[in-house]
Formats: sequence, C-alpha cells, structure tokens
Amino acid sequence: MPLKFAANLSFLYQDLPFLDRFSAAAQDGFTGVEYLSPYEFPSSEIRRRLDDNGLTQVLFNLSAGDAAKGERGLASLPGRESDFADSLERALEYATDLDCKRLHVMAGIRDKSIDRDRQYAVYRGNLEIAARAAQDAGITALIEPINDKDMPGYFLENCRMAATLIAEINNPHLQLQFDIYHVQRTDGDIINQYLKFAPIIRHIQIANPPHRFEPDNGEINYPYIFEFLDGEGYAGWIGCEYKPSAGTRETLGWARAFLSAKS
Ligand SMILES: O=C(O)C(=O)[C@@H](O)CO
Ligand SMILES: [Mg+2]
Repeated sequence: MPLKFAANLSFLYQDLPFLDRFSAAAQDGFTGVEYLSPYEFPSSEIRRRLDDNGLTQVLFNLSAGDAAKGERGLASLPGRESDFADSLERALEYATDLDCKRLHVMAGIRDKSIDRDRQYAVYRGNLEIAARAAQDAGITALIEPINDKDMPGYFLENCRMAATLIAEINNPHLQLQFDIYHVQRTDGDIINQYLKFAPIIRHIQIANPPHRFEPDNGEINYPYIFEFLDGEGYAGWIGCEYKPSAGTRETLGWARAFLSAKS
C-alpha cells in the first residue's frame, strides 16, 4: 500500500489564511490534512473546505489550554479536570462534524509544585476518560511524546512512558502518535523505536532536525525511513509537521514520488 501523507496546515502554507490552506494542499496533491486547532472556525466552514477539495480530516488536537500562559495541554494538570472534560467534549463535536478519526490529547507541562506520582494519576485518569469517550465515538485518542528541548517539562517524556500508560489503560482507543522528529531528538534509534512500538503506533509525523525542516533537509535519512515504513506495511497516515525552509511548494521536492500535484 502506498504511503499516505497529510499536510499539517498549522505548519505548511503559512503565507495563506488558514481556510485557504486546504485548497493549496489539495493542489499540491495531498489527500489528507491535519492541524493543531480547528476551534477558531465553525466546523461547517472547515467541512466545506474539506468537501470542496476532496480532503480527509486526519487529525487535530484537543485545546492545549492558554498557550500565552505556557500551557501545552491540560490532560496532566491537577485541578483542571473540568477544563479537560470541556476540551474533550468540544473536540469530539468537531471530530464528528469533520469525520475525523484521530484526536491528539496533549499532556501539559510537569507541575513541580506537586508530587510526580500525583500528576501521573491525574494524567492517567483523564486519559482513561478520553479513551472511553473515543471508544463511544468510534475514534482513537492519541498521545505523543514531545522532546524537552523544544518543549521543556512536557509531561509525556518518551515512547516508553507512553507505552506504559497505554498498557495500563488497556483500551484500544488510546494509542501512540509517533513523531519521528521528537523521537530523534529524544532517543534517536528511530528504526528500533518504531519496531518496538509498532503495535501501538496509529499515526506518524515527520520533520527533519536540527531545524525541523522538510524531510530532505536535515540529519535524518528520510528516503531510507520511507522505504522501511513501506516495507513494514505501515498503512496509517504520515503528517507533514515541518517548518518549510522556503515556500511550502518549493519544499515538496521530496514528496514528488508520493503526491500527484494538480498543477
Ligand atoms: O508539536 C508537535 O509535534 C505536535 O504534534 C503538536 O500537536 C503539539 O504541539
Ligand atoms: Mg508532532
């Protein structure tokens, strides 16, 4: 099965207004899109852009909280359980309207004023709720470890910790989002990490360190990784969550073998 790539519209096509990024992605041959947040727009407006351009809504995030105050997700924050529940409810409404099968549940930052075990218990409790709600909606909630150079203190530190939580919660509607950029910056050893966690990986994202640029601009040998994923029969989506080093279209040379651009 050919690898499927989704354009991350929070990272790509940033020279365009958000709602115009859908047609730009379709024009370049993407058949799926993902982004961090749909909530600034009515779901009906986004739905129209998806339909007009024949795009699948692959993934988006629950609200990360107040970014200006440094919040990077609510799921592990003690005392914020009702905010988390509200964000889950809202995300599920959008997921239904957009026919989106995956939601990324962001953990939040380690709160050093409390014991780590207590924060872990809050996180686990909220993830149990998210998994059950995802099950009821027929979708999958995902958790993604984020490297601590880009996001210092992010509570979900690495794939080992994610796998432990997923095993403890033991609901197939909670799985792993494997962002190769973060894996490289956290543990490296990408291929072995993939093989170890493949049974729980339901979404992949890509970017190339050190600058988080496009796949053919950095330290990771992505042609090798793509061939490997293809050989492994990876059938999920691969989200292009990179910062283009130039205009988005100019940075899509690596994708010519995978995307059928319309012009
Ligand atoms: O930064 C990433 O990597 C993500 O996948 C976002 O959803 C969270 O910032
Ligand atoms: Mg990511």
